[in-house]
Amino acid sequence: MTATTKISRPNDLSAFWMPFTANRQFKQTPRMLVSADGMYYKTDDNREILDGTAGLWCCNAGHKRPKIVEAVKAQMDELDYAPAFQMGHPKAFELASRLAQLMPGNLNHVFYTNSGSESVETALKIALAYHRARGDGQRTRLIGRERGYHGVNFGGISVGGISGNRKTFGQMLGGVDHMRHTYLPEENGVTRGMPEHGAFLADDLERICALHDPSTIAAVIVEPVAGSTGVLIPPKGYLERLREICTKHGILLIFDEVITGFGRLGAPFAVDYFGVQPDLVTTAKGLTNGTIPMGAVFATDEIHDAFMTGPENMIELFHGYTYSGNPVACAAGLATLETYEEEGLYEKGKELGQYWEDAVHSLIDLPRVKDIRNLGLIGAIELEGIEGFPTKRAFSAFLKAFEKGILIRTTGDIIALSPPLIIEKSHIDQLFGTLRDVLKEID
Ligand SMILES: Cc1ncc(COP(=O)(O)O)c(CNc2cccc(C(=O)O)c2)c1O
Repeated sequence: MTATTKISRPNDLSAFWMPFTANRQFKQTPRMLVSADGMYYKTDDNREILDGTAGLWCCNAGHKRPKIVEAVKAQMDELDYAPAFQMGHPKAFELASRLAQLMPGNLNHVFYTNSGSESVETALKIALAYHRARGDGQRTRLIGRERGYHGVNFGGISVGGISGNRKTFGQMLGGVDHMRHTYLPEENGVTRGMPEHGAFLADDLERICALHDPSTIAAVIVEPVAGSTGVLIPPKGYLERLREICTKHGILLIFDEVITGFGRLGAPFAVDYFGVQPDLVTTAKGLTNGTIPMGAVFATDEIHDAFMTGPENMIELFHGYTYSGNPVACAAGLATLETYEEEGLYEKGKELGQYWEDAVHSLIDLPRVKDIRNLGLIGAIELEGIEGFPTKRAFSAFLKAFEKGILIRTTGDIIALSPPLIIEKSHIDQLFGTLRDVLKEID
């Protein structure tokens, strides 16, 4: 393909209804990625694009990683599909054991799903069923947080707190309340790492308990670091306070680690990074390095064992998916964990964290940069919006960035960055050097 080749297929593009996309804008000027290797994508007109977002926060080991490629190919040749209902295959158990060993504390049981959204639904259902199994079936209320993102299924958008993801779909799950989000720009603006102020916001949970009585509340779900809403970093002491209140009232604490899981913060999980032990953890994305759709919910011994009662021929939990524990996904997961471990990728967020932080905050002098936030290998640059045209400025930055050879994410008027953990200082320089040019050029 020559450098000038461009494939535009107005007819070919019509059938695919693209997710979370301005379809008409895309199909007028398609942005096609046709290959990837390491830190870079390649476009259909032969341009290299630096991946500043690890795909969608998921390709933590970068692209075309040999161990993963080989494992998937070999698995397809051996056992492509096997049911996990009443049947098993070895890799599903091997991966679950590896995951349980990796996760701190007593989160020793893994329920497979196919996405983060399904992991969230699974965790919410397990939470409700757990209380019922213990004779506490009146605990049906679920607590989320403003600006929370927990996927797009009805449970996830009900506990989620992003109005754009909710307003279109009518009635949500009943019995859901929300705590306030943790963003306090006046106190914490342009913070490096974790904000000093805001732990008190966890006391919203006490107020919700006072309103409904703790005996009606099943679980609280939070992203340890809120990603999709534009990167909100938990204030110091906030997660610890949530844990205390949940423990006090017998409420399950769910960490939604679909983004923070598998090295994003410079530790295998946010559980390690913050040293706070939840009762359930949802994961996906980095679990298979974004290659094969897969999610996993971690549950404590106590939760798991609460179901293991009654006649042994009876199904203990009436929940699961056709592809739960899919053999090819398990093979990808095992190879992914090996890659993370062999290359020390869990620690990269710590090793490069300061260099990354300095690079993110180097943009603070630019016009229209309103706030900057970072933790581990996550960064967010919040822009002043254009009056009457929310998201427009960030979207134009996204388009200009793609033109200049870098891939960024935007949500609202916030630029979110979450590169593969294989990133090196030279890539960080390229990413932020280009982003500086972009922000200077856009209106
Ligand atoms: C915390 C969290 N929980 C659940 C999901 C849903 O996962 P699935 O998409 O696999 O169903 C997510 C996904 N998060 C996500 C997905 C796609 C884009 C972006 C973005 O911030 O641009 C974020 C997430 O970040």
